Amino acid sequence: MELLCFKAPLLSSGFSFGGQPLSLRLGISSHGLSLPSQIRPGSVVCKVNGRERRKAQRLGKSQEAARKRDEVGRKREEALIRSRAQVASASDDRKRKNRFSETTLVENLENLYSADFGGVMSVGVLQLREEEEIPVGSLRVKDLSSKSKLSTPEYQAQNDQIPTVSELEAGADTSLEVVHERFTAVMEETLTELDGKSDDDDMEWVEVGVDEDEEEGDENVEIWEGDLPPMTPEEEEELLREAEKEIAELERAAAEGRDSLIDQTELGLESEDLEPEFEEEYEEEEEEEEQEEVLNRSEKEMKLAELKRLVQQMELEIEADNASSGDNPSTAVEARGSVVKENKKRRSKSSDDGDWEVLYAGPDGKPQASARKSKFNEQYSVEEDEEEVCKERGIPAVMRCFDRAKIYVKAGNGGNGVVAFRREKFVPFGGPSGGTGGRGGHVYIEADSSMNSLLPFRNKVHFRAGRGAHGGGKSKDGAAGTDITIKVPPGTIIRESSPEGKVLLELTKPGQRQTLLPGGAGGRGNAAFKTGRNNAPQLAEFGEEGTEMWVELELKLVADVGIVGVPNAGKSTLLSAISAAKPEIANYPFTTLLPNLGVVAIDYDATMVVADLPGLLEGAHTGVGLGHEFMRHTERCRVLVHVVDGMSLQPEEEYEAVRLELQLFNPELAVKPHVVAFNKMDIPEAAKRWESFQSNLRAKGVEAFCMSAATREGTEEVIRAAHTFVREQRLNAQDYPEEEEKFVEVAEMVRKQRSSPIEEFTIVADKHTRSWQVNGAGLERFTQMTNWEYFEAVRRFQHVLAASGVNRALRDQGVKEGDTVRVGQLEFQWLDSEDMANLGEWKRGVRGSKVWPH
Ligand SMILES: Nc1nc2c(ncn2[C@@H]2O[C@H](COP(=O)(O)OP(=O)(O)OP(=O)(O)O)[C@@H](O)[C@H]2O)c(=O)[nH]1
Ligand SMILES: [Mg+2]
Repeated sequence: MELLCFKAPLLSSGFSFGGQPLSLRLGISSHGLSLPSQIRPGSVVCKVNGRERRKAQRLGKSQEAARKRDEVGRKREEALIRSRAQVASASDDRKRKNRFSETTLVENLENLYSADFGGVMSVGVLQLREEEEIPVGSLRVKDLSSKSKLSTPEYQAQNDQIPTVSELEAGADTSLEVVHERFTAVMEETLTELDGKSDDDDMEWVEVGVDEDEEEGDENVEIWEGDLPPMTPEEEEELLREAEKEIAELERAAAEGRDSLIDQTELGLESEDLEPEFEEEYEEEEEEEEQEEVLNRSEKEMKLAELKRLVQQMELEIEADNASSGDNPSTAVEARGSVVKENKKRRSKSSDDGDWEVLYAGPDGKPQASARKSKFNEQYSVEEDEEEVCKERGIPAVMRCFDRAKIYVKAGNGGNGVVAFRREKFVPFGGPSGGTGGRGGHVYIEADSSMNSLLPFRNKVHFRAGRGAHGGGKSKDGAAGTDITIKVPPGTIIRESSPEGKVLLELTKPGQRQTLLPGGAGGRGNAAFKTGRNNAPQLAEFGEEGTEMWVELELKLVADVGIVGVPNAGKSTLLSAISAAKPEIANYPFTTLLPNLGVVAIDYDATMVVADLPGLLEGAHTGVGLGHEFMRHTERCRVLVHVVDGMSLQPEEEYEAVRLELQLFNPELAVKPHVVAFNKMDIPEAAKRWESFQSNLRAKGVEAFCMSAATREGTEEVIRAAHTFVREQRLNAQDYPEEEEKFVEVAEMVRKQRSSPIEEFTIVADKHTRSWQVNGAGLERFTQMTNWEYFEAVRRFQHVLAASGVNRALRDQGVKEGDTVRVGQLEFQWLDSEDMANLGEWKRGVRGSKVWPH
């Protein structure tokens, strides 16, 4: 049997930073390598002063407050620095925070080091060496507090004492016990050397990379009780949101050129006094604290000075920009107003440095692009191209965002299974009793009739279902994670956020509810692995990771009738006359920016939904007025009511222009049945034009109606005519049942993927780098769920690779000793050795922890 040896697999998990310790799993040790029993391989370890730590713990609240304050300062600083450095976008930054790669590891750990949580003396990382010959015993400790030590010859020499595989193979003592002994000695020596304080009774090593919310269970269950647990996804999200708010606030403040952005108290310049009740208790330690404070303060003062300098610079820039423009910054909305009110020509002006672009009316008096661009905006805006285009056309933000949104969804991770054994008086050999983890929360999506826009998604973008609880001892299974339901207005289409933009779901009926993403399955505990041959299994699985994805939402209103027409024609007035809806009505164009819906009751049982849309102008397809993007909402309407403004000088031309715009937007719209309603008949001037309008349209074969939306005269006829069409259309629709739903059910897809067999895999070889990628949904899932902490799990993994034919396939394709093999996110090294036996058995050591055999 072949042996795949681990080559420093970087299993990243929820890397969070913010004054909080991190949860980091750098990987697992090579087979057989064990560590000092209280520290797990791949953990981030901190050497802390025990007394300090305990004090910090007791200080509780005040320390937390101080941390938060520090965080605010840090976030501000980050926001500024990020802006200055023109980091591509906020989302990039988020990514950087959430994930980490090998390259950012050291940076992140430095952050960890600089974070102040109760007297950290030094931070060490147990890291697997990355050289090719990695295998056994090549752990090293990195002291980030004094990097220089890493380069000292003594340190190097110490490191080199750790044997490598080549050495082992070259005939050195290959007994793993010896290796382990040597390694432990080196480790201890290094640690002692690094800290020089390990003899101090107060010093203790703690692991800060820990599994969250482990439940306390059986004595034998290996459970980490972390003092400083990592942040939960919710907390992390909260933090991110706060950070985003901060950034927005900063930007706004900067845009307004507000005086000073720096609130000294917020930056934590005031020293945090101990709470009175603790004062006496810590009198003796006050001196130490003072020293620390002096250090902190000088550091913070430097930060503050830097921040002030940056802000001043920004303010100067803004002033310079304002001066060079000589104009108030025009917003998109203002520009729109100006277009409509008077197509007044304004100077087109650009500043000396070309950063300004103030364009208004074009030569023909038609509005052109109107956008304000400045150095400042360019730096801070994270807008996408498309949005930029809309902006240039002068479409208000509320219109851009009401029918489109992009959100992030993540199903909950499954809880981990645990290893536990029943221990009861008079029950010897109680057997395995490790429970299974709970499933992760599902993500549902539901059409909520009380919503009519996607605007809420401007405030909340991330949706994460809760993770399942871990299993417990005594065969207790973990609770399922909390499900979440995302509410969207009826008529929402959910698309994959990709260039193809596959439609995943479509919610048309109110109350319709679909599973968007199913939660990850819980990992099995050791009770589930009990077999006749192995009745005391010591392995458990990790919970399955919940799927995550970005999806785009698009709202297409579901209405039977759409009211179209030029601005100010009386569309909203008509809707208010025929239904209980109360749209805004005013005597200026573009009163309506968002479609309004109203329900019209014709008879007891005959109702229809009518949508009043924003006004449409000639040239809308080129972006005139509000453009014609909103016409998308008419695509689902069965019938259109075209309101013609009776007060227009040339109603026929106006009618034709709107028809043309409809046709240009979508030819299908032009062939939809439509009712023409000549409005404002109560005004004599309009009434005079009616006759000629009617005859002109008759000549074209269109029968027009006349009405006065204000007095409601004639509106009923119009609505009845529209209803007749709607009824016909509904009947027709029944004759031809709607096309089969073509959309892809994500949930089904995910479930299918999850149940795909392990034997289905493909191998991609890169002969240059001698690496092999094994792809296969089943295999990747299995790899992800394997808990490498347990030796039996590792062995099971090996068996599965052999049984599923992966090993054979790799060998057939010519894999060689030392090649890199990747399965999912894990990286292994291929060893031809068939020596599984010498890995021995895990034995129970002191205090129930597992150590390598002695
Ligand atoms: N006299 C009279 N005035 C009307 C009639 N219908 C609408 N108006 C007036 O025309 C103006 C515009 O009406 P709205 O209903 O806001 O027009 P709209 O088509 O919705 O306009 P936008 O939403 O801007 O596209 C308002 O001042 C109304 O009072 C009518 O039948 N007679
Ligand atoms: Mg209106």
